[in-house]
Amino acid sequence: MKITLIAVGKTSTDYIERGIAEYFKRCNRYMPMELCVIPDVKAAKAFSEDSQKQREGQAILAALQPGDVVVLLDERGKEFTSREFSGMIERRMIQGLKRLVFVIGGPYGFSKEVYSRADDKLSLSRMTFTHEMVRLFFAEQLYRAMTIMRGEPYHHD
Ligand SMILES: C[S@@+](CC[C@H](N)C(=O)[O-])C[C@H]1O[C@@H](n2cnc3c(N)ncnc32)[C@H](O)[C@@H]1O
Repeated sequence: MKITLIAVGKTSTDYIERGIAEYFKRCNRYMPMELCVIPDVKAAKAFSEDSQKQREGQAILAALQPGDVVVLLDERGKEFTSREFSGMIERRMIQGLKRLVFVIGGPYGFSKEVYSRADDKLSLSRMTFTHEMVRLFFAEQLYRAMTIMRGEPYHHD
């Protein structure tokens, strides 16, 4: 199984960029990983929030393949412990899924078409983080999930 993370907009903060690269490198030792960045909407100020979400949504949907299981990162989604999250990934692997896709939205979240395509919604907290922060937190949680699956001494509870 491959894990793909789709994220809207570039990361402009150096320490976040380096953090994501580090955790993706670590995760790649366990499972093939892919980061797919959807470019920001050009001249975004010229568009309404809804129109921006629509444009970003079209690009997200175009990056998906038939058969992908799609999980949106969303503060209104389900909350998991790190062990539960690890179990969720492991179950998908055992099912023989080809691609498990997580998606981080843009500044205004997701269009309704993206919500309709999604199989699940995952919350890291009920608080709202920047899309950049979410990438880093989530990359660390993926690494943690993989070490839990392997019984390695990274996670303690
Ligand atoms: C600045 S937030 C957008 C918030 C927007 N109000 C909304 O309704 O989604 C940008 C993206 O970061 C992700 N995000 C922010 N906080 C999150 C959280 N607590 N859990 C999961 N994802 C989160 C979501 O993918 C969101 O679309």
